[in-house]
Amino acid sequence: MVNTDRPAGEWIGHPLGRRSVAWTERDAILYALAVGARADELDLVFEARLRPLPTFALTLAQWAPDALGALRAFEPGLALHGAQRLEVLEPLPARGELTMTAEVEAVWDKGSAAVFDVRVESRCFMARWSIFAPGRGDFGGDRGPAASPTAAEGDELTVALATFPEQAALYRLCGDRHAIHIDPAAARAIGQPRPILHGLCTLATSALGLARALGAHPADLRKLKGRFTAPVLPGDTLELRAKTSGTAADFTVAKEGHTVIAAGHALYGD
Ligand SMILES: C/C=C/C(=O)SCCNC(=O)CCNC(=O)[C@H](O)C(C)(C)COP(=O)(O)OP(=O)(O)OC[C@H]1O[C@@H](n2cnc3c(N)ncnc32)[C@H](O)[C@@H]1OP(=O)(O)O
Repeated sequence: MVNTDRPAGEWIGHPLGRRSVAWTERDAILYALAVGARADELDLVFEARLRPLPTFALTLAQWAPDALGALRAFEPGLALHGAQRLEVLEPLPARGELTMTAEVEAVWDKGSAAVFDVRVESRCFMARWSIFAPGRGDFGGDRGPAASPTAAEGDELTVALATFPEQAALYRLCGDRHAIHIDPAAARAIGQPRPILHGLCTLATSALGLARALGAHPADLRKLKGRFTAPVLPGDTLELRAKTSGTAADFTVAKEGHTVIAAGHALYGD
């Protein structure tokens, strides 16, 4: 049951604590395979050369939005991942341990829903989850900034992105075990025909495909953001359209002509 004694707006500024999470090469390689790395991308899948994908950090930080759900700020079984931002400060080592702190940065009142922004900080990255929580709006709060425009006209790059049927079953082993990604009954409860792909898996698959198309190293990702506008099912074929400038790109991702990621942006450096 949701913590109805506490209106959604009262979670603003709520500290979610500090946590240290450790990982090994095996975790980083499993993650890379789950987001579509190929066996010949040795920097991503071979421990002797390993450069963890920066988006792997988001699995290390998944405890933070989960902690807010565990506090019943919203109903975890109904909430959807609405949007994500990642800023890389330092590369992740192939194995290590990272201490992170997290708080509820903002809560937006969307009427029928609330959007909870959870911010996670560490020496290697800053990340922000926006969790769309149906039934938690109408608390008299601010609606928040309007959605940023999607990629400008004049697409320069189109990339086909293949997802695969077992992808959500594999990705969940990397740290996000919400039932909607594996249990048909849980997926039906949110109106989906079968378990859906994790938004972060779709976003990371997009960042990997985009890096390949730009000729950038995927481990050189510096910034990434995107807004999840419709669910993706494992096995869907997606199309990424980007307007690029050097190693920066504004992008959208679509499934059969319907946008599934809007307002995407990625920047790769070295
Ligand atoms: C634990 C889960 C983990 C996961 O990985 S879940 C899988 C990944 N996520 C998804 O598949 C979600 C896909 N997105 C959707 O299905 C829909 O998209 C939503 C259900 C999230 C929202 O759709 P709708 O209910 O039709 O809302 P609206 O009428 O489009 O917008 C109502 C207000 O909510 C804001 N909003 C809509 N989508 C998002 C979003 N994705 N992130 C943040 N805010 C959002 C809008 O802007 C607007 O507010 P304004 O009127 O003030 O503009």
